[in-house]
Amino acid sequence: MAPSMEKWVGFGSAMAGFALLWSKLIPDHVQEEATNIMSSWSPMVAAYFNPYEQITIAEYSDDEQFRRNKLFDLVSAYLSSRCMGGARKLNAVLAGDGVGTQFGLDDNQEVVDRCHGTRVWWNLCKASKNSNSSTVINVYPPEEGEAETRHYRLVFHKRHRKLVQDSYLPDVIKQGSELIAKTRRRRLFTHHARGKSLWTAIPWKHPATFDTLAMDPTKKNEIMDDLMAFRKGKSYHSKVGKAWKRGYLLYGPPGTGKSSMISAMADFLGYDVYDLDLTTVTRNTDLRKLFLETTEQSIIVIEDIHAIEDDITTRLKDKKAVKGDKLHQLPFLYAKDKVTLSGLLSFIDGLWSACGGERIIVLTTNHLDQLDPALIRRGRMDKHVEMSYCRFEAFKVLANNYLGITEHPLFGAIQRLLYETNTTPADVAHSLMPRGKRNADECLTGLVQTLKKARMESAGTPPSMSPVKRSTKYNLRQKKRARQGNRNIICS
Ligand SMILES: Nc1ncnc2c1ncn2[C@@H]1O[C@H](COP(=O)(O)OP(=O)(O)OP(=O)(O)O)[C@@H](O)[C@H]1O
Ligand SMILES: [Mg+2]
Repeated sequence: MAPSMEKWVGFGSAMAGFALLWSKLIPDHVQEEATNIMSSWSPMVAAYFNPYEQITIAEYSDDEQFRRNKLFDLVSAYLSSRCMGGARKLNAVLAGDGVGTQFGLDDNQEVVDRCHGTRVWWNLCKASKNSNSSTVINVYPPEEGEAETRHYRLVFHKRHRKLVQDSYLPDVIKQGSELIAKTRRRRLFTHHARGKSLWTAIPWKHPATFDTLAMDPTKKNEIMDDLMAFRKGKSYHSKVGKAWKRGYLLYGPPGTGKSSMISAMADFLGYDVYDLDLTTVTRNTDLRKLFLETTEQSIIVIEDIHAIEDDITTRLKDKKAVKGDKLHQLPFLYAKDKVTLSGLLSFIDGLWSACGGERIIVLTTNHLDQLDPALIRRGRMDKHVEMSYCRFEAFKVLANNYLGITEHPLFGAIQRLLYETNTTPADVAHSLMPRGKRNADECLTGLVQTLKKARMESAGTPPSMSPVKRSTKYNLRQKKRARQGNRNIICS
């Protein structure tokens, strides 16, 4: 022990002597030059001797869109299931299923994982937006006012780099995706003008599913098969060179279940829903950003598309009243002279390729006959689904949903009356609600009375008329009312 101590003491005094001579004998400019050279070499020297490498996974992308990095979420899911045992500080949120607890790493915590027998280290780092730390590469916060950003740092021995890249990380991604899919809670996105993120999400809680949706069972099965084929169609779409998207047009009178159908579709596919209200989009670039910010596995909904087209036409007429310097404040629809809904849809078409895949766009309307044929052409709106008045098959679903019955002596009378009237599922559902202490008999008797009344009122409409013709007649009635000045009916 003693000889080695002496050796170090000797080395220390030799270094001190060298430093003294250096400062006395070597001119300042040479000293400065030497310091510069040494500091530029030091990272290289350190890297040469440092046996570890690292990969940084930032929470938000560094492009101008500030998009959330999906890999960050996959890693979070993976770590929450695999490596929480080694962490001393955790955070907890309600799990995606709304029942369990999901744990995650707290800031600046480190855990160890095993990769084919070797060790790797995960660290959740928090850094200031303006930090000069070399580990933070162009990461900016998603929301204004948020000063700090987070990233995962994966550290491993440099001889395992290939293993980490080719085997470990793909495995993390796979397991993370499976976990997210298992615990995923669907979300409803609505857009807003403030902040860098254009969409706000809330948990999606609509109770309508294909089981509760009252419609012709053959039609329902056809839609479910179509959706299933779409979901499995990744390789097919890339083979034929088509963007992986599908357009649905849902049309029919109010209260026939168009919005309920969207909810059923989202439930069936497990997709998020983006509710796009075009009347509040103020600029062309905003619309583009809105589309780019939608995620895969989502349904983008534009409800009451006829009202929007009507709105465009109306506002276009008002455009003449607008003076030059105010033009930029107007909705994007004014930004071009030739504004049509089909133009808008062409614009959206062009964006699909930039958006990646697995998105469904759904348009709904009460007035199919008012829509521009270009808007609803096949290829753009691939599937047209008519949501029609309530017939007996649909009624049976509602009776089961609301009263829990599959047969009743009044079913025969109701079946006849439903074919003789144009009653919407919403009206039937309303009659079947067991308000107060009403039992099934009373609800069905009430429905029979309502249907008889409706039959008397619609005596002018031939009962044999097909649902489509009835719908057209309904549309014509609505148009007439609109011409008389009651625009609210169309724009509702
Ligand atoms: N086909 C249906 N199956 C089950 N319930 C339905 C159906 N249609 C309507 N309903 C009931 O009526 C309510 C209104 O339906 P929904 O909002 O889906 O109609 P809509 O066609 O979207 O109407 P609008 O054109 O006015 O938007 C629903 O909450 C649901 O209770
Ligand atoms: Mg609706």
